[in-house]
Amino acid sequence: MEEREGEWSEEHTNPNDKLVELQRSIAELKDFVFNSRTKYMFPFRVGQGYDVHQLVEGRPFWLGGISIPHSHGAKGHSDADVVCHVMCDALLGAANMRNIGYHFSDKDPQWKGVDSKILLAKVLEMIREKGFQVGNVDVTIVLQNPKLNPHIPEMKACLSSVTNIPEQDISIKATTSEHLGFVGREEGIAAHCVALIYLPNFFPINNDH
Ligand SMILES: Nc1ccn([C@@H]2O[C@H](COP(=O)(O)O)[C@@H](O)[C@H]2O)c(=O)n1
Ligand SMILES: C[C@@]1(CO)OP(=O)(O)OP(=O)(O)OC[C@H]1O
Repeated sequence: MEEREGEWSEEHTNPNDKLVELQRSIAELKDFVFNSRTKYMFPFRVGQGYDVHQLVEGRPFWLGGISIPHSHGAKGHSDADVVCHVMCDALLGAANMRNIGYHFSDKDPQWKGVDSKILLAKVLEMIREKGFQVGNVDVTIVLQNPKLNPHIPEMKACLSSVTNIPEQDISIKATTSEHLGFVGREEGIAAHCVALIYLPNFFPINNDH
């Protein structure tokens, strides 16, 4: 058929039709993204943990998986290692899997005096079973005394071997509370942790920690 100026032959697409087709594709794409978002978890997830333990004279002071030489130690149903506890809570929180006390009750005699590294290893097993891998964790310990900086490399090495998270992805820091509050009066210790976990199957990378 002869094509005249201003008209469209059957082999050509009218630009308006093309626009309608593109708009339909964009709407379908938006629907797909929205449905995926509600069907699947967002592949990067953050969690936060906070814990406090009383300090009492004569108890071993377990912190970050190691024993700290000190006159006082943290009191608890377990060995009261706040660093392990906040890491558990941050990782469980990121995976939306409740918290340490939900999985390991302080009323359960099987956890009496337990080494908290065992609880941490179990938490890692639980989140890895759900397909998550750990990006990084960042812990802040709030303690008036003793100074912890000299012990931090050993804590990191210990926690890395317990969790199989590379040391470069485990950050541990300490601060005092400038003699204020229960920490300042040396009655207790507090710790905070944030953790980032992710679903590796979403990404074409090979990273198995
Ligand atoms: N238990 C602690 C507390 C603090 N540190 C280190 O000392 C620095 C100063 O503490 P501030 O509370 O005055 O900020 C702090 O940044 C830590 O490096 C420590 O090692 N152990
Ligand atoms: C670790 C657990 C369990 O032994 O006991 P605690 O050592 O008392 O620690 P806490 O952070 O108070 O609570 C978590 C408990 O599940």
